[in-house]
Amino acid sequence: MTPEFRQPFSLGDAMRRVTELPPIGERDPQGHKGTYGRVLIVAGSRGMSGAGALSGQGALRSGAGLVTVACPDVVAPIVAGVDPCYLTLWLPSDRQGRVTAQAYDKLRGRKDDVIAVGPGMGASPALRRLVLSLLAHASAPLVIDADGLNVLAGHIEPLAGRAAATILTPHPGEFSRLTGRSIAAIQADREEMAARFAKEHGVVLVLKGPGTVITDGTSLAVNDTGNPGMGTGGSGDVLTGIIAALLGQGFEPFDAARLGVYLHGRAGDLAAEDIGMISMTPVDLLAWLPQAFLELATP
Ligand SMILES: NC(=O)C1=CN([C@@H]2O[C@H](COP(=O)(O)OP(=O)(O)OC[C@H]3O[C@@H](n4cnc5c(N)ncnc54)[C@H](OP(=O)(O)O)[C@@H]3O)[C@@H](O)[C@H]2O)[C@@H](O)CC1
Ligand SMILES: Nc1ncnc2c1ncn2[C@@H]1O[C@H](COP(=O)(O)OP(=O)(O)O)[C@@H](O)[C@H]1O
Ligand SMILES: [Mg+2]
Repeated sequence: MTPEFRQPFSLGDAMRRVTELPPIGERDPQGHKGTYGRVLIVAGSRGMSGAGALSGQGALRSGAGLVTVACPDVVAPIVAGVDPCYLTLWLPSDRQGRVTAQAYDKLRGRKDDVIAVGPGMGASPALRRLVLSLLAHASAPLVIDADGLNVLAGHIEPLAGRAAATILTPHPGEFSRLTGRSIAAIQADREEMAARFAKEHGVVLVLKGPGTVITDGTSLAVNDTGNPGMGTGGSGDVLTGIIAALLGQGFEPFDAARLGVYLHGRAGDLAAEDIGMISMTPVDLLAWLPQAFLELATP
C-alpha cells in the first residue's frame, strides 16, 4: 500500500467509551479530615487572587479533608479572607505579585495527597521552575491548569516518566499552546486530539468547553452537563479544585476527572435553572455543588 492510500491514524475501536459515572460511596463513619485527602492548591497572583480562592472553595465543596491554598504572600491575606475553611501557605513574591524562584522551597517535603497548580499565577520563569520542580519531585498526583499549562507549551517532555498521575485541564486556547495546533483544528477533532495527547504523554487530559472530553488515551468520556452560563471567568478555577478533591478522596485519576467535570457542569445546570444563565457566576457553581453531589449520592 502506498503511503497516500494509508488510512489516517484513528483511535477507533481501541478506545473504550465510558458513559457510566463512578459511584460515590458513603463517608466512613470513622473518617476524619486526614481520611478525605490533604489538598494543596498552588494558585493566584496580584490581580488574580480570586483564582486561588475559587479553586480552594471548589475543593472544600467537593469533600476534601484539608485544603491549603499556597499563593504569593502579597495576595495571601485576601485569599484567606474569602473563606475561613482552607489554610493559606504564603509564598515569596516578586514585584509583580507572582511567585519567585524560591517558592518551591516552601512546598518541598510537604505531605499532600494531591497538588493542583496553575490558576491565576501569571507567566514567569519562576513559575516555570516551580511547575517543573513539582513534575520532577512531587510524589502526589498533580492537577495542572491555566498558567501551569502555559509553562509547558513547547516543552512537554517533563510530563513523561512521573510515577504519580498527572491531570491536565486545558481549555481549547491552552491546548492550542500545548500542542502547537490551531484552536480551529482542535475544535474540529477534539476527541482524537485529546486522546492522542493523553496516550503520548501518559496523562489524563480534560479538554474543556461544551462537551468536555476526558481521556487517559485508552478510555474516553464526553461530558453532557454544563451550559453557556459557565462562560464566565473563574468557572475553570472551580473545576480544578473539584478534581483535586476527588483525587484526594481516592478516585482513580480518570474517574476523578470525569466525575469532577460532570458535577461541575451539573452544578452549573442547577444554578441556571434557579437564577438563569445570564446572572450566574462561578460563586454559584460553588453554591449548587452540594445539590449536584446529593443527586449522585442519593439514588
Ligand atoms: N478571578 C480570577 O482570579 C480569575 C483568573 N483567571 C486566570 O486568568 C488567567 C488567564 O486565563 P484565560 O483563560 O482567561 O486566558 P488565556 O489562557 O489567554 O485563554 C484565552 C484564549 O483561549 C481561547 N479560549 C478559551 N476558552 C475557549 C473555548 N471554550 N473555546 C475556544 N477557545 C477558547 C480564547 O479564545 P477567544 O476568546 O480569543 O476566542 C483565547 O484565545 C489564568 O491564569 C486563569 O486562571 C481566570 O480564570 C478568570 C478569573
Ligand atoms: N458553553 C458552555 N457549555 C458548557 N460548559 C462550559 C461552557 N462555557 C464554559 N464552560 C465550562 O466552564 C469552564 C471554563 O473554564 P476556563 O476556560 O478554564 O475558565 P477560567 O479560566 O476563566 O476559570 C470549563 O469547565 C468549561 O467546560
Ligand atoms: Mg482556566
